[in-house]
Amino acid sequence: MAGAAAARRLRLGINIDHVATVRNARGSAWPDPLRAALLAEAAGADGITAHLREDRRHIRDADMDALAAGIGIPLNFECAATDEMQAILLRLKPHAACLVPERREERTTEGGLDVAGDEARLKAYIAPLRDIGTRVSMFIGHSPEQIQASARIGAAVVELHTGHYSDLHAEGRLAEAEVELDALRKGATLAHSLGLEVHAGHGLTYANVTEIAAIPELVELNIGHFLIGEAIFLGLGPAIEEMRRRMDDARGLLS
Ligand SMILES: CC(=O)[C@@H](O)[C@H](O)COP(=O)(O)O
Ligand SMILES: NCC(=O)COP(=O)(O)O
Repeated sequence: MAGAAAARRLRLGINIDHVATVRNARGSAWPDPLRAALLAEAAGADGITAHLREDRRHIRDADMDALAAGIGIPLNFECAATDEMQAILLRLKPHAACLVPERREERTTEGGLDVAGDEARLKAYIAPLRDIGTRVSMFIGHSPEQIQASARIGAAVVELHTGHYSDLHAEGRLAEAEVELDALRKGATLAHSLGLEVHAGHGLTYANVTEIAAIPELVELNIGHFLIGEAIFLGLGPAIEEMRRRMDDARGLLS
């Protein structure tokens, strides 16, 4: 792929949390999240994302150890900003850490991290991660307040939460989805202007990814739940390859 086109190509991070959900349903050793990560790597994924939740409902500590040691592409370690997780991050030294909000009773991530409301603590929290060379990302909503606070504390990346957009799109509330999409576009522009690398994720599917992928300031999408579901029918490799095709098409990269 020529230089300009390669520069426009979005990176695709594959979140493998829900391979572990299936494994844990029976308490077996399979399906193995590391095997899924290696298949994703072979299918052209640019990175692997995994979320070590406080309650370990899916990804477990041993999974993170295995991923950190076993994959040949960057690991994006998602977690809450707790002392427990910071110690694990400092031990594993992943390529990237993405700080997300967690509520034990939530079914999935419901909103973005309130960086603006916890600025001093988060600035101190990420300093040792930056010192070890881990790229720190804040999983936030598209509000200018959260974007500006993320830049102030020294985060390298913001990952814009596309969950509300995805929900509106799935419910057929397309006019509202367009309003949310426009706010995401404006957030991406602001974040980029502040020197932040801009990612997006949560709830992305074949049906809703095109408009997100077309946002020019985005450099990475992280996609998991939908693709793990599609893998049941297509296989993980083909499911990823189809998402990559749609992302490249959105960027005008299909010849
Ligand atoms: C932050 C985010 O949107 C996801 O990466 C997160 O992992 C979702 O949590 P579950 O995977 O537990 O649904
Ligand atoms: N940060 C978003 C992510 O990793 C994947 O979210 P989802 O596609 O599982 O909703």
